[in-house]
Amino acid sequence: MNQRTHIPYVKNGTLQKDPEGRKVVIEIRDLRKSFGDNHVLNGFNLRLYEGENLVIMGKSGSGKSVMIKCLVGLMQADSGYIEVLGKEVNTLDRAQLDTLRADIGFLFQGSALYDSMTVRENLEFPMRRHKEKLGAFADTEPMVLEALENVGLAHTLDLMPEELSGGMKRRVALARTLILKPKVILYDEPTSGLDPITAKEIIELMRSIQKKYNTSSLIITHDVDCARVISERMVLLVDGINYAEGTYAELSSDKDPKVEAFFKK
Ligand SMILES: Nc1ncnc2c1ncn2[C@@H]1O[C@H](COP(=O)(O)OP(=O)(O)OP(=O)(O)O)[C@@H](O)[C@H]1O
Repeated sequence: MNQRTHIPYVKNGTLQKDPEGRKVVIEIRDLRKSFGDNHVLNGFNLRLYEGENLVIMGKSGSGKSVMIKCLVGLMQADSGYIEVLGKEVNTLDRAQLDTLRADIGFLFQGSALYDSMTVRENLEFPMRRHKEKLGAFADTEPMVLEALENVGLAHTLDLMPEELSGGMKRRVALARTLILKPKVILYDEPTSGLDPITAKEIIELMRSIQKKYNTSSLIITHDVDCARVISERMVLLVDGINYAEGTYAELSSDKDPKVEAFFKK
């Protein structure tokens, strides 16, 4: 990954281009969304390239969740162009959106496991919902086990969520995301609420999954350490635009006060 040609550092809403011309898996152009006088997104641009780990940082209330909701068709933007895996999101009907979402893995803060189901049943749940993607399967166990092995938790197959630690629950939730073999994974604060050692384990897992499946990941985080370790590139969402984009090293040495504010401990 580090041998790739470097994508140039840009600022003030300009869109970065990959000199290697990698496939674009997500493209957002000039996204605008207001709630009355609250102008949240004011021409936000983003490109996520295939196999990339892209971190988005923004202060609380800066519009990260609004952007993600527009991206997956849960919220209608006022204007702008959104394309995910070659599909223009705003033109899709419900069934088409559902098919597209089967290729997008979500690991959200609130994506809790179902407490009344075993780990196995939790993982079978999305398989039943997206049968058309996975095709006919007589026995779910091999797929469930493969997903759990990816997160080092095959032995928890028949445990209940209450028998797992917080870090283990997060890993099972990641396995549940992986079971549909998503092309893109959206992570919302993947390390929040975890102690530093467990957070590091989750970050390592995210990296190994990205390598194994060449998934593209969009990672929303406030955790500067997580951003440093995992990001190939970062986008700072400030004033409703992609205010600055670059590597961790570039952004963390920028003297612009709005950029510097992110890296102050
Ligand atoms: N459905 C809604 N109706 C009205 N205002 C909304 C709605 N959803 C979001 N907002 C407003 O949009 C702004 C951005 O919210 P958003 O949840 O995207 O922030 P965020 O960057 O994800 O914050 P955090 O890091 O705290 O999760 C906030 O001012 C919020 O009040």
